[in-house]
Amino acid sequence: MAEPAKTLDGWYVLHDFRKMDWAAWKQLSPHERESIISEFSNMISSLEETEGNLEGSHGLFSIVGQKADFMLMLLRPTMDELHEIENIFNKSRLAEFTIPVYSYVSVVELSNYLPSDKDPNEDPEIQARLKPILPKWQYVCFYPMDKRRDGEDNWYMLNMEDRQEMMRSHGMIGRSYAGKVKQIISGSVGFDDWEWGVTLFAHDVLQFKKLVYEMRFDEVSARYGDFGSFYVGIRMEKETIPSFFHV
Ligand code: VOV
Repeated sequence: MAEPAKTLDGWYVLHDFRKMDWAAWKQLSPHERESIISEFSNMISSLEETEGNLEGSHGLFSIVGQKADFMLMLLRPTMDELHEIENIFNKSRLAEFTIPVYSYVSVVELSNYLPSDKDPNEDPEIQARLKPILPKWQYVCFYPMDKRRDGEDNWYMLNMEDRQEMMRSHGMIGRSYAGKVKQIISGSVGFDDWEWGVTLFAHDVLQFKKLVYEMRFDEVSARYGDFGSFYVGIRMEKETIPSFFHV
């Protein structure tokens, strides 16, 4: 048997994608809409408070294209807390005007493919990567992926050294995008339909295409990567919530 990579696991993650039922939303009086938006803004304020205390993080994004209208990305120390917030939102009045279209459950993950002599429990940099406060960058890109298990191309039957070598090359491409793209890799084996969620952040949306395209030629992606649907979105500040929902 090939040796499994050891993983460090951090905060749990929920990506929650919703469409708006704009037709029903338009039926409401401006006063009703205003009060619903204010309930939703208060919910976001409470998430901001948690983030301020470094007890979790979140991001709200409007999604481009027909797959969804907006996405709330939530990170918490336990899956129970994620689920609690999910339920609070589902019972809110805004949720009555949303249609759930996709969700993804995972946990922030770091693996031991690249050598490190640091004690992960003590090292502040590793801790910050396991419990990330989401960057307030303008664009987000999310997609799920697997490592292939198909005949000769089976990632899970490769020995550790070969996998390490490929991950080293992967890391080098990634590092060349420092300052342009930030990644959060979250593991979802046993939690959701794919093996990892990939969440990327950028100031310039085109950098997603450049990075993902470049990685397609790298062996670990070219030979062993299988990908789900891609979602791309634009960051929403609390202040822009009313204009997003304005009809
Ligand atoms: C922004 C750039 C960037 C950077 C710097 C980066 C670096 C690294 C390093 C150093 C490591 C290994 C150690 C660890 O930290 O786990 C990883 C790990 C991983 N990556 Fe990555 N990755 C990036 C970006 C990046 C992208 C764009 C993708 C999607 C691939 C594509 O083709 O679309 C990806 C995937 C992954 C995955 C699925 C894993 C886990 C693999 C496993 O088998 O366990 N990743 N990644």
